[in-house]
Amino acid sequence: MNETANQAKLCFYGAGSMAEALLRGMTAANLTAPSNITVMNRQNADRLHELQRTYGVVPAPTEAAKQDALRTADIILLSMKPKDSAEAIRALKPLLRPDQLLVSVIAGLSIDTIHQLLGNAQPVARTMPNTSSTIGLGATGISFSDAANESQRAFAIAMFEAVGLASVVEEPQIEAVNGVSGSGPAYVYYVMEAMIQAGVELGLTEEAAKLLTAQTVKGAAEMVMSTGENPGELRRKVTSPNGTTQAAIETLDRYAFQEAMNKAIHRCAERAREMGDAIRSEAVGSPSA
Ligand SMILES: NC(=O)C1=CN([C@@H]2O[C@H](COP(=O)(O)OP(=O)(O)OC[C@H]3O[C@@H](n4cnc5c(N)ncnc54)[C@H](O)[C@@H]3O)[C@@H](O)[C@H]2O)C=CC1
Ligand SMILES: O=C(O)[C@@H]1CCC=N1
Repeated sequence: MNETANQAKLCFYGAGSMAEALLRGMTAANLTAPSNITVMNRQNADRLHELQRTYGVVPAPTEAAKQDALRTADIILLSMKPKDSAEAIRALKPLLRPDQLLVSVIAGLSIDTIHQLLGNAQPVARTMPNTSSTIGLGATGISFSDAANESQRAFAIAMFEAVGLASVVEEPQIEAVNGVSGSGPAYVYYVMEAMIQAGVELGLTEEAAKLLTAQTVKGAAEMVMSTGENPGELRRKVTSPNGTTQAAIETLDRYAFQEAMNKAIHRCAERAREMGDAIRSEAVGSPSA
């Protein structure tokens, strides 16, 4: 890895929505010069040129350019869909040097499966970010393989801190991170959709309902962050005895809202493990124990 962090060469292997969320945040935070960042995908050169125009990064649209970028990168970001990952990692095998760091954002894919696919113990950071990285408010869990050295760990953490909060966890906890914050924005948007719809039914314009809902979610999250109080305490402060909020919460309880959310997060983590098992069986020919 280059001595100076802002000279590090990054290669985005996969250039879809998660890659762009990270790209946007990392270039805005000047983590490394855009001329040090190469982007590649399976076959959509227009998409790569669009990323070049927007962020100043370097497209690698041809097979030769891809191989060159993968060979020379300090850090390769694995950002393809889980179903495409085994084939893509196998293709990396003949190109890699032992000192290159692989940073994976792929749901379910374990460090061990990456090692199986490569046939060696390459340094790996397995992460689970979320799309709020686009605006610098991401929440990312990161775990490392034993071979990742101090400077690689520090750079990977800095990459995700450039786009929000980064928390180092043990690898078995990455599925929990997936359940809580990786997929988390979708649950919040789902709740917001319901709030907006109800607001419109009660007579607000769509625009007013959307703004009031968004500001409410932003304010509530900021209250948790800035006061340090638990959500439960903050909720009780909104809930006057026998008042309007109590009537609303009792209705949510009747529909088992908290239980539904709990089950959803457990199922999300379980689905990540299932997806990881599917990639593992493709890698080694049998599901993990
Ligand atoms: N979207 C989200 O909120 C989050 C996604 N993730 C993970 O990010 C990964 C990517 O997800 P999205 O960006 O939503 O997918 P996407 O479908 O938008 O992008 C995937 C990219 O990978 C490329 N690709 C596929 N096979 C390739 C190959 N062999 N060589 C080069 N490029 C290849 C595709 O061309 C495309 O550019 C997934 O593994 C997902 O689990 C993780 C956290 C959050
Ligand atoms: O839905 C998915 O599988 C990905 C992983 C976390 C968020 N989106």
